[in-house]
Amino acid sequence: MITIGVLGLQGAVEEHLNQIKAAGEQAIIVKKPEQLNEIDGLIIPGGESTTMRKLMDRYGFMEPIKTFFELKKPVFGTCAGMVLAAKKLTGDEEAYLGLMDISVKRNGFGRQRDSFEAQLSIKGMEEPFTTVFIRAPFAEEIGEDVEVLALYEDHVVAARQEHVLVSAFHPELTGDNRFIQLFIEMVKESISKVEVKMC
Ligand SMILES: NC(=O)CC[C@H](N)C(=O)O
Repeated sequence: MITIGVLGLQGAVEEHLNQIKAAGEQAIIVKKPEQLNEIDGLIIPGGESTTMRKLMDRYGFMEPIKTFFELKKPVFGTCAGMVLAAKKLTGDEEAYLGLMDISVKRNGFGRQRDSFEAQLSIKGMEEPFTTVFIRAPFAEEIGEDVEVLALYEDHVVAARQEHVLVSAFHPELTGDNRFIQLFIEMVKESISKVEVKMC
């Protein structure tokens, strides 16, 4: 069994924990940087990225998460998590963790469309996925190593770069577990790579 940690400073933490457990894996809430040593993959949930980055600074998460990433451990950022994972933010806001080569526009869909649902086709999934967007961002520019997994109205709303996954929507708010399964596969893949290296 693998252990996935959900950064538990703010936002939609519980829903992710439930989905991980429902998929048969172990889930813990990460409230201190030392707990990163206990997990195989990290989810940065949706919430409010400005609040979350302040709390991450306060509890000293920034460097430990970067180290976690450099060790090739998978990270999944949903919504605010996608904002925090980006290398660039549109406008003069400073990017935070810089884990994925994307430029993200916060609240990209504007006030008129604060929250909405859409049926999207996701690369690698056969049936459409019901996506829930809540004051969601999107990626405006993507680097060449970034694989686009989903578009909504021509905007990139899900992507993967090596061991980092992001979605502008909230896959934890639907009963559909295909996104968490994708992340679990990424985590298992990363563990088997480490095992191969150790033999
Ligand atoms: N649902 C969400 O995570 C919203 C993200 C929020 N608009 C932000 O920029 O942080």
